[in-house]
Amino acid sequence: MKVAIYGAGAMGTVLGAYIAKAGVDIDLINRNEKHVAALKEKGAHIIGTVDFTQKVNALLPSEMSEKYDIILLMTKQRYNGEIVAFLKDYLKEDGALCTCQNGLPEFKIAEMIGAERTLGCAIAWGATFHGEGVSELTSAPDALTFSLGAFGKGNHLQDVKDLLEKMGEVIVEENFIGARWSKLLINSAFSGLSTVTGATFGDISKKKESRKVAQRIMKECIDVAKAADIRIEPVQGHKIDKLFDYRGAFKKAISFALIPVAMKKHGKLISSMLQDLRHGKKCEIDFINGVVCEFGRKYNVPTPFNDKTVEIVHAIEEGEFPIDFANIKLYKELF
Ligand SMILES: NC(=O)C1=CN([C@@H]2O[C@H](COP(=O)(O)OP(=O)(O)OC[C@H]3O[C@@H](n4cnc5c(N)ncnc54)[C@H](OP(=O)(O)O)[C@@H]3O)[C@@H](O)[C@H]2O)C=CC1
Ligand SMILES: CC(C)(CO)C(=O)C(=O)O
Repeated sequence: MKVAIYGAGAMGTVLGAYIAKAGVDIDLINRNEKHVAALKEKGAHIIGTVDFTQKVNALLPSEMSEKYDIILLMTKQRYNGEIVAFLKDYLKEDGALCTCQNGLPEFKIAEMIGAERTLGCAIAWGATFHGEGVSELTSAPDALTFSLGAFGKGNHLQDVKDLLEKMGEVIVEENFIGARWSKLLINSAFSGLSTVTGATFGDISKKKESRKVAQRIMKECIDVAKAADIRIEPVQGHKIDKLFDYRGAFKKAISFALIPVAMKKHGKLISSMLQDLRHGKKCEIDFINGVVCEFGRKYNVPTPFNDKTVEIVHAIEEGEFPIDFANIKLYKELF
């Protein structure tokens, strides 16, 4: 079976190293010439909560020559149109492209390559790219979980599960879109606000001004999912849609108190979108909070806090605001 990771950057270098370490023949593809050269020469060096170096097959896109049975897609979502169009020629008729990106990328991908060839995976761990063969795993080695699902009949679903299990626990989700929404809710609230403020998930959940905003973003996600008839799946056993939903003042106060408790294990995380902004790149905000706003418009559910997050992040991208905790004041008018 011919297998590749396309876009082996922060996440893909780590995953690829684990899969190769387990003895699987996998190609790590990236357009970054220096990174590919270092991977070829020295292997993938994984640092952070682990430390190992693994020999890998690394390729530039121009060096791809065969069709793959499985491609794990690990580029950012902003250029999926052109990337998936390019990959179509390198995916077998009965192959599978598994998008490991955040947000809800499967809908567009399935339109391009067919539902049966589309798989998706929400990844619960994190990584930071250091370049030239090095990537940092930022999650604990006992927290490396994957939520995998099929968009259609699921070509190679079991094979992809076997591959991901070389690194961590894989749950195959019957209600995959519900699992996607769980991750979307966390990303919208904490990754969105980490990008707006430059703060860690821990600081966002501890400081009252940002916690209030995170609570409202999560509530909007829950309301939109409900209106769209999507059942949000539990995260690591916690029913987040029940914990963070509220109508009256009492449940609202409980939901508020629970936020720092829920974030305890993830306190040191910053979002991958923040890393993009710090590298002077545009980020995936339209595919994270922006997707919640899109669904909100479709199902007539107002999403002012998600709208504001998208607006602020675009303003930061345009250089109108610095990345600063003081940006949290920009939500004041919404309360
Ligand atoms: N980082 C994290 O902690 C997490 C990220 N995710 C999700 O995983 C996905 C990947 O994120 P991450 O690993 O951080 O992203 P990175 O940007 O670190 O990695 C993607 C890599 O793909 C390369 N690339 C981009 N376009 C192409 C192309 N056309 N052909 C070949 N290579 C290309 C990029 O190079 P270049 O730099 O030149 O663009 C980059 O090195 C995202 O959707 C993200 O939301 C999910 C969970 C956690
Ligand atoms: C929250 C995190 C780091 C967790 O996987 C993530 O998904 C991201 O920031 O893109």
